Amino acid sequence: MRMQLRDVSFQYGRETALEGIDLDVSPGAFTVLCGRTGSGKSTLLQLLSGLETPSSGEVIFEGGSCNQVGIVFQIPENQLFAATVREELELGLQMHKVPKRERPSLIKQALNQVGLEPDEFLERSPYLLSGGEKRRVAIAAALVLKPKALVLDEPTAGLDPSASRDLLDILYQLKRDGITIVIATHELDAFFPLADRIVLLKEGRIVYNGIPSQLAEHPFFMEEAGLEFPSIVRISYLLRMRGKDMGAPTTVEEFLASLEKSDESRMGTNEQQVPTGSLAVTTVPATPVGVVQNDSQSLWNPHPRQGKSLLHRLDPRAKWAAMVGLSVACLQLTALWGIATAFLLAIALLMIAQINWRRAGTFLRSLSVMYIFLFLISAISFGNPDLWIGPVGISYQGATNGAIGVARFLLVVLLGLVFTETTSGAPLREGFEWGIRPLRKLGVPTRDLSLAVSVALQFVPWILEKMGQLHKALLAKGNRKPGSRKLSPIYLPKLAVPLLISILRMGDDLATAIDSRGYNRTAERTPWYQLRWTKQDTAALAVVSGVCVLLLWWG
Ligand SMILES: Nc1ncnc2c1ncn2[C@@H]1O[C@H](COP(=O)(O)OP(=O)(O)OP(=O)(O)O)[C@@H](O)[C@H]1O
Repeated sequence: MRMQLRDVSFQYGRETALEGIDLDVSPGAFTVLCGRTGSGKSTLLQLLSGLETPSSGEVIFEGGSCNQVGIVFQIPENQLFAATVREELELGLQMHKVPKRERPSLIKQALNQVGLEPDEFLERSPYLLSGGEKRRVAIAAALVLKPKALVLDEPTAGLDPSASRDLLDILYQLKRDGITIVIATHELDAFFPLADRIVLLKEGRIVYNGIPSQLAEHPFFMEEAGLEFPSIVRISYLLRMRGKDMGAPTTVEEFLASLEKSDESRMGTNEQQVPTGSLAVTTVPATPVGVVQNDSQSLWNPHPRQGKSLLHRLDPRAKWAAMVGLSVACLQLTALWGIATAFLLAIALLMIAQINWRRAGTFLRSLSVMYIFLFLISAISFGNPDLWIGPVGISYQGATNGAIGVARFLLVVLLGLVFTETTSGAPLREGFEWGIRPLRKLGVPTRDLSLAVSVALQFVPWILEKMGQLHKALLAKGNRKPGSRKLSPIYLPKLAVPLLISILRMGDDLATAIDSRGYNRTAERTPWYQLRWTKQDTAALAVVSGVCVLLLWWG
């Protein structure tokens, strides 16, 4: 299947992730997308699989549709949903309404393609497999739907060399089976010999798009993209500088052949000096692991308040006070106009904080059960109902109170979102600890409390992100229209188990990290973040206080 991107740009809210991308992925080709972190690789893969649609430009699927593009995400845990490998692979088939009788053979075939013995793996839990095996199950879950193209995000990240090599073999075999493959990776070294085409991205733009041998001849494109040269390229270039013309080999075999050829033809020629240019610099050994560089910024940054919006820059104490004040005011609202004003205010805050609407929407949707519960608890009345719906009595006054309760709850949630999205961990904890410090005299463990609150609040954006990733992974298994985010409600419960596992794992990692740092509840500590109150904070708090008074007075 041929996939084309024509002058494609993509934005997350105001942030441009890709700009002016023209790319032609030929049928059966093995394309490697490479670039530094944040260069836009994952976004490009999501456009190729129809999980996102471009902000401008177009994505064309020739000889198929986005439903025939399988996607394998970066973290295997974010795309495993079922209790057994068999159920995991069956989920996609079920979502595509493949008849039950055809499923077992398709599942076995897909497992064989990734080198997993069906009899051994079918009934095992995907969560209890090794990293390499999980990765293979994720690939098998995409292959079971017989895709024409497969896009994979960092498929070898975190694997040991042997698991990584096995995975490369599987991918190469898939290419030989005629599947179009696009891989996003930082590991150019591993994929260089396999690639038919290499695309280098830098800050959302393509800086190179061509065959590997051309890139080997002009390796400075990699430098331009901020990437390390693959070892083959680096060694052959340095040898060339020393008078051994190696050509531009892209595999070890080509390299050895060039070496032998150059040894024969070089007899009698003088060696040249090694240049002092950038490639020579690559021969300097990297900083040994474990040595901390003398980078004062990374060790000590007393006022890291250069956030992207005004709200990011405010002192956390001002934000805590503002959030508490506004939340109390919102919880007192009863008048329609007061509630409407508070919503306008919350929207303005979301805009100032530059929070992505989609992100805010996902978060609000995740609490739907709470809104319904809150509403029903007020609306249902068995004493003196105005209306009976079957056996359930509804009171009009109760329903109005319920709607007001839901609106107040929504407002508080929005304020919390603005607060956590604009305040990172250390400022948040320092601000809170400062506020509750007087309670220390009463024996309250303020330090533990502030750490607990800061961790709990930071879980909110993290959980949002996880939910977004899981939602996309589940969407990718089903029939999808480009950019559509609609997932049948019957599949939504599938998100619960992987989400819970991720949360437990995160909690466990956090506890280990706290332990390993020798957290001592009684010892005084040196704060990394220094609180500093400025005129801006006073002004912001004055405005918020005014708004709170107005809301309390008239709302
Ligand atoms: N959900 C999102 N909301 C807002 N910005 C995002 C989101 N996802 C990515 N971005 C931004 O878009 C840009 C491109 O991100 P992308 O994940 O595509 O890069 P990448 O090259 O795949 O990075 P990595 O190698 O770290 O996965 C980055 O600046 C990133 O911060």
